[in-house]
Amino acid sequence: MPPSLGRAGNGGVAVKLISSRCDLQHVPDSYVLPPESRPGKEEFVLCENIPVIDLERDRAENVRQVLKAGQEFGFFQLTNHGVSKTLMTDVLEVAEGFFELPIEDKASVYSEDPKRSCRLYTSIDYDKEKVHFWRDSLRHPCHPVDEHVQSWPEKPVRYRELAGKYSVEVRKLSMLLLELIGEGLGLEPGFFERDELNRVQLMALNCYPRCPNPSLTLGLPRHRDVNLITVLLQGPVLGLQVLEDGQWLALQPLPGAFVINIGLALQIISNGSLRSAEHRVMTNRTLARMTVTTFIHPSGDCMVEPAKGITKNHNPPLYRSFLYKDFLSTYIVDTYEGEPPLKRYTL
Ligand SMILES: O=C(O)CCC(=O)C(=O)O
Ligand SMILES: [Fe+2]
Repeated sequence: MPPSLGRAGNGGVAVKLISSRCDLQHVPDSYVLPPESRPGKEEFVLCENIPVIDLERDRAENVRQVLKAGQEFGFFQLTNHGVSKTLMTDVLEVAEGFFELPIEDKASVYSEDPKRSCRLYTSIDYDKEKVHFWRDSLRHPCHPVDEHVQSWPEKPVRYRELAGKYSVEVRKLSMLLLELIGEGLGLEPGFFERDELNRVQLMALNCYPRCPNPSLTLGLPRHRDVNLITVLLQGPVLGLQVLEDGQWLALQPLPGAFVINIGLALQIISNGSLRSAEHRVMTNRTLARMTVTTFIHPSGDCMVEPAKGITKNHNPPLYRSFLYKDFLSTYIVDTYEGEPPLKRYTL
């Protein structure tokens, strides 16, 4: 534990981490959203339309289905994706184990400094935000594993081993999906293999504890992901909702499936052909929810722009070029202010 975190430090972390406050009978005022952004209703309307794609078909069919789902919904579920089911179960279990660790262990990883590469934090920006969100998250880079594994938590004992195996498998899957998308968009082979375009891979364990009144609060507010592509492993508990024609629709947890989500960077590269959809996370009154997300990002110095292969044929670019690190900064500011994050980049 860092010397600065004595007993008082642990106490502070224990008060902030929502996973350490399981005894709450009411939603604290600091988590109650203003009426216009509250979910209001507690029930989930299941989304029947979002496709479930079985990747064990021929390649042409996979290309067609993945592209169509990315264009129409920006979200889809994936089965027979090649990642071992045992590994998926083990990772969710070890994630649960992490949040069940004694507060001293969690406090040693806790940090409010967004520049720290591996950190446990709570909500989004706890000290600056007006209202908090009902989520704790452990986030760290994971590619290449050897470069980052030493910064990951040492507890639970199997954490490093399982997170390492899992990130390698999910990276393979993410790269396959990008390859299928590139093919569907008519980009040159290997377009997404450019190192700077896919260099950063982040993994996050999200814990959304039981909540005494899910109508007042959210696990995560409405947002679009900033990166290229997100692979989400959700346990059996409902919570993720996608905004479709003004209605919040829940993504049904399917055993062994991943939820795949197109990020803004990929919407831009595809010149708006693929869509990054708004989503949010509701809490649950009776069950805690655990998810593991893996995000593929370009490196900060990568120039992001609509792919030339797409814009050349009577399809003028809808967005200007920018450095990915600049986009990351404005995305955070705009999302915080409730401004559309693509506005400044739209031509
Ligand atoms: O945990 C979830 O269900 C979704 C998380 C998410 O949307 C995110 O981390 O961007
Ligand atoms: Fe998201």
